[in-house]
Amino acid sequence: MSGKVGKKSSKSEVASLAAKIRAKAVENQKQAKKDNKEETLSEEEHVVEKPKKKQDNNENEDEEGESKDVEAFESFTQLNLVPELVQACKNLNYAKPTPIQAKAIPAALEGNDIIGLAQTGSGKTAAFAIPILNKLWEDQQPYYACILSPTRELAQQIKETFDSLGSLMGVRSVCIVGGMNMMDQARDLMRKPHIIIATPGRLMDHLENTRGFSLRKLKFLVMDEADRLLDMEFGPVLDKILKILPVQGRTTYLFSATMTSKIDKLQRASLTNPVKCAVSNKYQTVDTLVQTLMVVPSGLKNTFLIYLLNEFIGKTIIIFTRTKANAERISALSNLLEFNATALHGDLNQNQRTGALDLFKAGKRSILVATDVAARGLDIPSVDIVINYDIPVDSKSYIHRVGRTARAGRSGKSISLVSQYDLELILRIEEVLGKKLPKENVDKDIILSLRDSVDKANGEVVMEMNRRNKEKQARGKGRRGRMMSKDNMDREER
Ligand SMILES: Nc1ncnc2c1ncn2[C@@H]1O[C@H](COP(=O)(O)OP(=O)(O)OP(=O)(O)O)[C@@H](O)[C@H]1O
Repeated sequence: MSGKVGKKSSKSEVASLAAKIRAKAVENQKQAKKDNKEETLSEEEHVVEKPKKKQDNNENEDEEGESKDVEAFESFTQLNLVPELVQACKNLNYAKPTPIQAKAIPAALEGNDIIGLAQTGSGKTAAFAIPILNKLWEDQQPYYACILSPTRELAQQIKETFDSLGSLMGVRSVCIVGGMNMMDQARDLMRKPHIIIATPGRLMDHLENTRGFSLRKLKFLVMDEADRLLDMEFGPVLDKILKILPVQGRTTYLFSATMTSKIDKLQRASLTNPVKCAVSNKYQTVDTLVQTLMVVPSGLKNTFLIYLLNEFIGKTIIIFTRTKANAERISALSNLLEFNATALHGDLNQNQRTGALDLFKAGKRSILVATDVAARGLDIPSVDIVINYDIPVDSKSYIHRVGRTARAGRSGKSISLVSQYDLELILRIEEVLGKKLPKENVDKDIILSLRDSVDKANGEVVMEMNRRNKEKQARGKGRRGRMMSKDNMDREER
């Protein structure tokens, strides 16, 4: 149908939709002021109950090494850290340790292996970085610690945390991830950094192929987002790495907001009498996050989404999709309707991925449309709202996605679009959360009035994407085989 619409006329219709949406935004704001009383009521409805503590069959086995009640520390000075680290925490405006830091750092300084479990945005990175840097100060050695991350962007972010915390200690770190030049990385490794932050596939590649590089003397191994790294998808490459690493003399930390308690999985990481430092249960979101859902006929998902973007003009938003194609399409649709979006997914090359994230972080794009490649770990304090355009198949993924907002004590909101096909998935998510998600109030008349224009714009976007894909396929024939190299050992998303 959209093929019959002349390009010129449909473009002007789209432009008029953008104008209509802006006008509606102003109208909505006026209406919101008028409805102040009603809003207060509906906010009350949204107040999230504290989740019930989930029963976990394997919990007893973990409890053996559970750390005692968390001691209250009023400053980092009380943790007996080297002054350079205390000063670095001050420089970062960390006034006092967060609960996971207060629990994990003392246990780590005693030399224990650690299993750290705390909600998204609760400072887990510093909880493992601080004890490593503190020990490194006494015992400076190359290839001292290796931190594994499931995604490239998270690896880069962890490196930045190590660099800031170690800024007064002359710490040298390197980020070894797929999609970047192997030779450059080999050269960086030859400079004998203290800390290596890596995605598993690329690390394995260097362990096998870079002469002079070995982790035989490694003192610390950290698996950030450990449950993800211990998943099937990373299994083979992770097992290969673990076989090469020393067990004697190595301390191991596993951290996540959704830690597995399956003992066989944890055993693969060769932990020795680990202390479990848990400040949340297995599937806990933060209290400052308001979570809602919208029941949406699947054919109207785009229209509901555009309605929401209109409602939240001026806010910083991450939209999660299940597929790379959807991320690309939603980003293009949003831009066509003059919302300011960029896409992040695994079909982009690394420069494009870094570019997209940088634009979003710098506030030059207010909407990031991403697959689960952005679900875990990314710390972008400005994010106000997370929208699940597609409901994640995995409940853990839900916890991580919505955890991209409401970080470090800030407030945030998440909205999940639930179609008739997603009912089972959302019930499962509600079950692990231990609560029902309240429904978002919507103005159905506005949504229906937007429908035709949004569908038309979407038709244009789909046509354009099909055209580009055909071009790409024609260009890429023969090249594909070469592209399927070891880079793809880092399977970052479904
Ligand atoms: N002691 C502290 N005081 C104040 N802010 C802190 C402190 N420690 C860490 N932060 C900040 O809190 C934010 C979240 O930290 P971090 O990214 O380590 O969370 P996380 O628990 O690893 O989250 P996720 O599970 O999503 O990966 C960061 O911006 C970090 O700088």
